[in-house]
Amino acid sequence: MSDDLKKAAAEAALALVQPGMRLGLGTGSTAKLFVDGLGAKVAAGLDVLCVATSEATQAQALGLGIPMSTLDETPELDLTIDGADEIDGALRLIKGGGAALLREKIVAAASQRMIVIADDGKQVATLGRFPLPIEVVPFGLEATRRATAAAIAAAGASGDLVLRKRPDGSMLLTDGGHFILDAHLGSIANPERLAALLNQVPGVVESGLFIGLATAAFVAGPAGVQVYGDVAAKRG
Ligand SMILES: O=C[C@H](O)[C@H](O)[C@H](O)COP(=O)(O)O
Repeated sequence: MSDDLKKAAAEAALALVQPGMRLGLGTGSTAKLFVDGLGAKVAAGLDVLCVATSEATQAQALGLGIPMSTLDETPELDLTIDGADEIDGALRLIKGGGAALLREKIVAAASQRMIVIADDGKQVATLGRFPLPIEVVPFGLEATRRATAAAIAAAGASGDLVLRKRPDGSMLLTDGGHFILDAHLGSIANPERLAALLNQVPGVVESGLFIGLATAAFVAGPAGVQVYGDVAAKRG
């Protein structure tokens, strides 16, 4: 998808940034454009304090001179800006295509507002065409994979679970040292039920289903940037 659309969404989000804000910085190619823009604003004198959702974003932000903190030092954030792999009409998301889902979810949950930036290719009527990332601990992988498959079946879905590897064939490890199982489900009829069942599987750390976390979205298409949800709304 064109970088121009991603950039348009990122710029719409940049306009929300106010001096003194504590920001969560997302991961992925769209979030990277937001961080680039934020770096330019910081260089021009903007005062913000940020927490990154991945080692990659942390390195990018530090390279741009953006003041960085941690959730230990700064456990409450005003606003997180992050991309998504899929977004539906209820602002439910699939995330984790870049393997950052766990930190992304922790940072989003610590933020009063989470605003998604995306091109319109990410919009779906039903989540699930994008394989759902499920982060699991390496110990007991095969047992966890079977229990995960059972949870998926109990939620009324089905599909292959594929252990994610790097392009060179080696095992992919997340920033937290975990594996990722990508669930090729095609469609997820009941994301809330699936998320709840996956969270009950010992060995599953998190799933890439983000439900009730995004408060708004900027979605860029050929006709411009559409706003979904309320950009001023804070999570209760
Ligand atoms: O783990 C990665 C994140 O969830 C990304 O935000 C997501 O994969 C979208 O990335 P991109 O903006 O590159 O499509």
